[in-house]
Amino acid sequence: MPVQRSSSSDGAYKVNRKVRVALGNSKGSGDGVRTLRPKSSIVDKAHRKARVATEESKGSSDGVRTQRPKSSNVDKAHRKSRVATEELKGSSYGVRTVESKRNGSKKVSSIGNSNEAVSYVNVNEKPSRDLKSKSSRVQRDLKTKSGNEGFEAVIDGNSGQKRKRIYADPGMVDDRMFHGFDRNSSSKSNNNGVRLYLDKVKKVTRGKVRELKDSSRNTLLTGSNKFNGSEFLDKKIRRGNTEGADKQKHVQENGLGNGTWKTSDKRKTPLATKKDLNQRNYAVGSVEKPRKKKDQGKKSLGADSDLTEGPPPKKKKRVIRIDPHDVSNKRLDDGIANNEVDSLPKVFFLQFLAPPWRWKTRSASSRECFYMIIKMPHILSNKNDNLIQPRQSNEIWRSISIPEINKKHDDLLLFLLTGVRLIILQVFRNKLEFFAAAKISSSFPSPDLPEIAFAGRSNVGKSSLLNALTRQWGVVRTSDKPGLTQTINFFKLGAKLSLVDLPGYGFAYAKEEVKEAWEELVKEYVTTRVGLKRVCVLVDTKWGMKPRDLELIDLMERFQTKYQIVLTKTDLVFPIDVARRAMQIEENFKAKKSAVQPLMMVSSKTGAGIRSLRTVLANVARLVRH
Ligand SMILES: Nc1nc2c(ncn2[C@@H]2O[C@H](COP(=O)(O)OP(=O)(O)OP(=O)(O)O)[C@@H](O)[C@H]2O)c(=O)[nH]1
Ligand SMILES: [Mg+2]
Repeated sequence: MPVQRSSSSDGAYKVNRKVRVALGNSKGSGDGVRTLRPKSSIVDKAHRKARVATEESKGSSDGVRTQRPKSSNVDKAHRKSRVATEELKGSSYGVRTVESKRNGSKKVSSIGNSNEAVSYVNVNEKPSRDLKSKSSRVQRDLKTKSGNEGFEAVIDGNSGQKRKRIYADPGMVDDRMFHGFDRNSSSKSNNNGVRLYLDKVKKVTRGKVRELKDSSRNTLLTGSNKFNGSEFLDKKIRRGNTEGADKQKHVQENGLGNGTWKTSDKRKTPLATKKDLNQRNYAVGSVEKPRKKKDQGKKSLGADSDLTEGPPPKKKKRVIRIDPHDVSNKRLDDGIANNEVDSLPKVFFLQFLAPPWRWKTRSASSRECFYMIIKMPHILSNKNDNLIQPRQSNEIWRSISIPEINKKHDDLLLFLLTGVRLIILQVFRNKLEFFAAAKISSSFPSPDLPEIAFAGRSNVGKSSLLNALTRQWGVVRTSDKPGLTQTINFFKLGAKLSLVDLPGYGFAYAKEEVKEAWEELVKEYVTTRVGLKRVCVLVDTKWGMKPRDLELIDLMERFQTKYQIVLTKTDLVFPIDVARRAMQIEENFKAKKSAVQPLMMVSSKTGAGIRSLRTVLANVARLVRH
């Protein structure tokens, strides 16, 4: 009696095929099913493994004895299945294919209950048209399993008649299979192949299963109809040992012969409903080629829009790009973005003006690390601290080995430096206050605070730079008319630092003798002032260094006053020209002892380079000992 496949489903059909193979039924036997190996796929591999597992479980006494193919070569498998089919047309039942190379032929054995007929078929021969067509039909049948329709016309490979195939819900089958099947159970004997199969099927269908409504899933899984995976396994293995009528009976009892699970009406109902078909379509469709957006939109307007709506659209990640140049002049945040907090050490932070019990431990920011790093003796010995930029601090931090940092004395150092760092960062947040102006050296205020002076030609942008650094526009007067600043003006930044705005030299709208007096005053200041820590020599990027600039620099070299060259108004020049100018000046000042590297490039108008300059100057303040 040929076994019907009319109601076979995706999952159920796969299982049927597998079970049929396990039973060793042959087409010609009248009670079995032709076993053809489908195209190589995950499921097919799993089938093979399942067969091997089954064979191992019952020994090689009778029933199925399918040798595992040496490779997953598809052609090989096809040839084998064709040979087996041809040979077994006239045999009773049971298939045993054994690969053996003898003059390019394969040994195919069909086994009955006890008799064994062996014949050799030349596999190099092209298969007959009939066989080819049958094979392709079966393959086509397999291919159509992922179609969206709930049913389709199928030409039966055996009878050649048209039949209607209804696909069962693959999710349902999988759910049944997985429920109660303990994947981690210790009873590994004989289960490996099947477990692998289940795993693989589950992998494929996991997405689909999830999408099924809970209600329908519960219907499938609850009550006495609940499928027990281990039970399935036991039956499958036992079936291998069952013979003849027992086998057939077993198949019929379990509903495997007609491609369905033996279930109660209650369980069949959800499969038959329209809703379930929709569900199934959705589930099957979800693993197929994704529909076009347009189609999805159309579908969502339909009756079953609740089932077709996909996952919520992914939010676009906002990418914040940090400009390499400082354009954050108006930003109060002094720290740079800290994306790698985890890689940074936890540091005890001393919070000023807070009682000790409020002092906290937290991860240091990269900027904080920067200050810790540049203070470490072993770093300072190798590098000029001004060469380390805060943005480099993370890299440097990572290059230092952790034990190195975790040394007790280093911890203490970090602790102390962190406190110092807080003072530094707050320096440029302090209110800029004018406190003294001097036309002659005797009028200079007492050098209580460390000083940073800004020198340069008239109209180069000294006063503007002071405003930009402190973000306090208007405190220092500026003008587009050269010669506005005519006295040495002293400004306090809190009680920590003093910034000094010097009168310009060179061309200015002033009398020659007045200009000479300014120049003399400036020279006196840079050579004699106690507490002067650095002189920023401002140079217009467009015009470059002038003889008077060099004159002042020579003087400072002689008196060993530390100075740093700052290119201003970089926004007015093409970047390439800024770079060229910077290189040119740096080359000339390499050999100078009092010159502090690197050369800074700023624009008070756009804020470019202001932050870097702030850091450098804050560092100057940190080095000061009171
Ligand atoms: N485009 C541009 N203009 C700037 C920049 N810095 C200053 N200026 C302009 O240059 C002119 C002179 O600026 P000041 O800051 O007064 O120059 P100074 O060096 O103090 O000049 P004196 O006090 O006369 O010595 C002003 O008009 C500023 O607006 C800058 O970075 N870019
Ligand atoms: Mg000025």
